[in-house]
Amino acid sequence: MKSIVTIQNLNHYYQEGKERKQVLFDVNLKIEAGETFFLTGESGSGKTTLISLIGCLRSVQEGSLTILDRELRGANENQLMNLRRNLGYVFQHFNLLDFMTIRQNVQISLELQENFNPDRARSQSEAILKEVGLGHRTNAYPRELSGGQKQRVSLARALVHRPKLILADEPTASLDSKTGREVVELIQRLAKQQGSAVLIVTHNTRMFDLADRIVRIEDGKLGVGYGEQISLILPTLTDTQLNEISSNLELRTYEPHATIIRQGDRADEFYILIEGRVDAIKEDENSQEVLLRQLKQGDYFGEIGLLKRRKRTATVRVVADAEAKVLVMNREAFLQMISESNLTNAVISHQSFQRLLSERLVKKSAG
Ligand SMILES: Nc1ncnc2c1ncn2[C@@H]1O[C@H](COP(=O)(O)OP(=O)(O)OP(=O)(O)O)[C@@H](O)[C@H]1O
Repeated sequence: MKSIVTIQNLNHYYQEGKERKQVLFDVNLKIEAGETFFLTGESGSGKTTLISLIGCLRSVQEGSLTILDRELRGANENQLMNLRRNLGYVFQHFNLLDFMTIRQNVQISLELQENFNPDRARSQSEAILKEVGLGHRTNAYPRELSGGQKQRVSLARALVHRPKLILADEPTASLDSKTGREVVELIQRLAKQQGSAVLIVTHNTRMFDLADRIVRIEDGKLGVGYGEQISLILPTLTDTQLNEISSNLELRTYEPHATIIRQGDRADEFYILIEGRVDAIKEDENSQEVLLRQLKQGDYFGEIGLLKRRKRTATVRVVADAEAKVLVMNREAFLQMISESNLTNAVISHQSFQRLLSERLVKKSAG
């Protein structure tokens, strides 16, 4: 898949009086075309700094940041401005101009583009307003709209020029939870239609199921702490358990085709798939491989060997077309987790039972 954003070893500093304070530390990140990517983290962790660097609104000081294969480090203002034309911005407070109609607000984005044509711009603006459900209000002014409608206008403005990357900084913070969810679903739907990537900064854990990928930033460092991801996958854990577990996890990346666990090996780890897809495969008596199931982001595996027996009952292998990222928990941490949470134990045991049952059915139908 094509990378829209590639960040390598990015550091960022602010000057505070005589001191230089580092706020981003060795950030490495890729955002692919068509992907909805959530960036989350505590206040002051560096989210706005990072999104404004990606948005070409700040100069890159150290490391590499490329957008659409163009390096931002060392880029001059003219080059940054050209790159900004490929981006769409959605803000928490909508940032609409009150003295313009909503159609004019949307059309501004097109006026900044090269090859601007007023008639075409007008019809494109009307078309995108229709897409966001405001086709009947094109001549209204922002003050006549609700918060959710204003955010739809700002969405239309961000998307009308078909940007390759949409950056949304807390787009739902001024909205109630239902409207916020509708707005994120809409961003996602329109972005997928256009093949654009979306980067959303949000604290709102209730939206996390909409993300293709969630990355947390803590004190300027990416990808540390996996509490939110695990809470979605194993919602029966308490916050204290989540904190303890997430500090005991290891993140591993496996290449396409790599074998993560092998049938017959000793079971000593539990895995949570946070990116990519893997196949669970059973080898029959004639050494023929039978696909049991494909697992995707949010699924976990490796529990059968830990719960029931010491040996792996199946092989788990990464699919051929993309790498997979997994959070790995060792046997002791896994056993402690299920001994401390009866509900989690029940949920995982139930899944393990269902899987064993379906393996028997597969075996039976193969035989
Ligand atoms: N212009 C600036 N000058 C000095 N320090 C700054 C500046 N902007 C941000 N900081 C500091 O950099 C750190 C990261 O700030 P940033 O705004 O990126 O965090 P954030 O995660 O977006 O926070 P929030 O969720 O509150 O918006 C914070 O410690 C902040 O105080």
